[in-house]
Amino acid sequence: MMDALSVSQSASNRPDSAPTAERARLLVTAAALVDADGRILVQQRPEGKPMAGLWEFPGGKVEPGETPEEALIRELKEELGISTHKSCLAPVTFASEPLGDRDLLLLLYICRKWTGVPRLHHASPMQWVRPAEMFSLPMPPADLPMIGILDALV
Ligand SMILES: Nc1nc2c([nH]c(=O)n2[C@H]2C[C@H](O)[C@@H](COP(=O)(O)OP(=O)(O)OP(=O)(O)O)O2)c(=O)[nH]1
Repeated sequence: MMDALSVSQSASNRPDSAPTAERARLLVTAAALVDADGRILVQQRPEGKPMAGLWEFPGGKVEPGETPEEALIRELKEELGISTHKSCLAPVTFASEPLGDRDLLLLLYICRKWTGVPRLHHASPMQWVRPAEMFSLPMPPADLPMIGILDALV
């Protein structure tokens, strides 16, 4: 027989129970550019932006109509002036994190082959670091679970 507890549990598990408020998803692609010494490029988020001062992987938002790889190739060109190709982008991991009123889904690729010398178009600092050094760098919360994976892979 159903007691009060079972009734309230089954009500809350009902597929037609009231939906929670819908949150927009923010799809972002980023690259771990790996140099010949196994170091990875990180750049500092500029003043005036959310999370200013934190170190992040180059990349950015996927615009409507773009594939994640197209967006990443575009961002690498715009931000760093380097060119790469889809065949040089190896998907490695992803991260999911609430970001303000949105849910960030961050797709991370490893890229070992590009043409050009990475130079940031805006004046923010960048540096090449070993994955293990990232554990002591201030990085966005979404990036933190990805460091151990890079440490194991690179
Ligand atoms: N590129 C990049 N973005 C990251 C990382 N980690 C992380 O949480 N993000 C977040 C920060 C931003 O909210 C979003 C990236 O969007 P974006 O770079 O296109 O946008 P933004 O906030 O810098 O500025 P804007 O272009 O809207 O002016 O993803 C990361 O490692 N690399």
